[in-house]
Amino acid sequence: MVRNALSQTILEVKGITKRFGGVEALRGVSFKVNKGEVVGLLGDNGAGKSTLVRCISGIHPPDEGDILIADKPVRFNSPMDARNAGVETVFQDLAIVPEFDVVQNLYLNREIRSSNPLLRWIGWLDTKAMTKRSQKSLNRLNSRIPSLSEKIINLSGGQRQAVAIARAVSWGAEVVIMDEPTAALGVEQSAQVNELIKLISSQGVAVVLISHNMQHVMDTCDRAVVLYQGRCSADVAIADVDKNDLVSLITGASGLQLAESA
Ligand SMILES: Nc1ncnc2c1ncn2[C@@H]1O[C@H](COP(=O)(O)OP(=O)(O)OP(=O)(O)O)[C@@H](O)[C@H]1O
Repeated sequence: MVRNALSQTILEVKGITKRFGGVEALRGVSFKVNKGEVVGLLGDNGAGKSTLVRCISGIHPPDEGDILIADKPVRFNSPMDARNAGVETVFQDLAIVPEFDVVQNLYLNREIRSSNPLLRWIGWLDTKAMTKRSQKSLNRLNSRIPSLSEKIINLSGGQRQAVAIARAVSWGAEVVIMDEPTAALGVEQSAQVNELIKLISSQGVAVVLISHNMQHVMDTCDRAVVLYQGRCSADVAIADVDKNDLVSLITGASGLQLAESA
């Protein structure tokens, strides 16, 4: 289990409320994530997890509340704003192009143009620089991807996740949000993704992990924040709970003393 969390808050969500017409999807949700910490974001279907992630990643503007990055309030009007502030989200579809190779996917929409002014003018890309930096990013993650020129379509689910995670951290993300990263993976590939999560957290990157798999949460997270009907109902250290406690917190059946949102 990751135990390297530094006590410096990198992400704070303060009183976030989000309504869709008459549906109040989030009702004053607050929690903090420290640098290098892995926080599980748990909750039953419809509890508000995806809505919260969309607010933090610049897709939905919250109706009320604040998001702070390293103690500074931020307002994201687009996913690019969130990215520029160091928040990357790896959605379930991974947003990778199967027909493109690893380097093309790592630099998708952020290609490096040639330094030669003429070539730059005609849109020529600096593939050498992109390949070199891609290798560096993947080395940082002890990647098992066979070749940078491999098309994504030929990679396993775990390797695709690794490319998506590498892309997130290679752009200097300080917070990586992952939506069910192991949902479609087998045991071995899930274990590899877990290793990757531990590795990036050991490098100081904070991870917010949506998962319905309690074993995954127990194995990977330092803390769990539980949403129940749009509210933050618990904020617990994983060391203080077991899988059954988490299930009880998620279903609202818990007799545990619920922690105040940090
Ligand atoms: N775009 C939308 N328009 C209307 N209602 C929405 C919208 N998005 C989410 N909701 C509602 O907000 C509530 C929270 O949904 P959300 O998808 O955030 O939950 P979740 O915890 O991610 O669920 P799941 O685990 O099933 O993905 C639900 O009642 C849902 O129907």
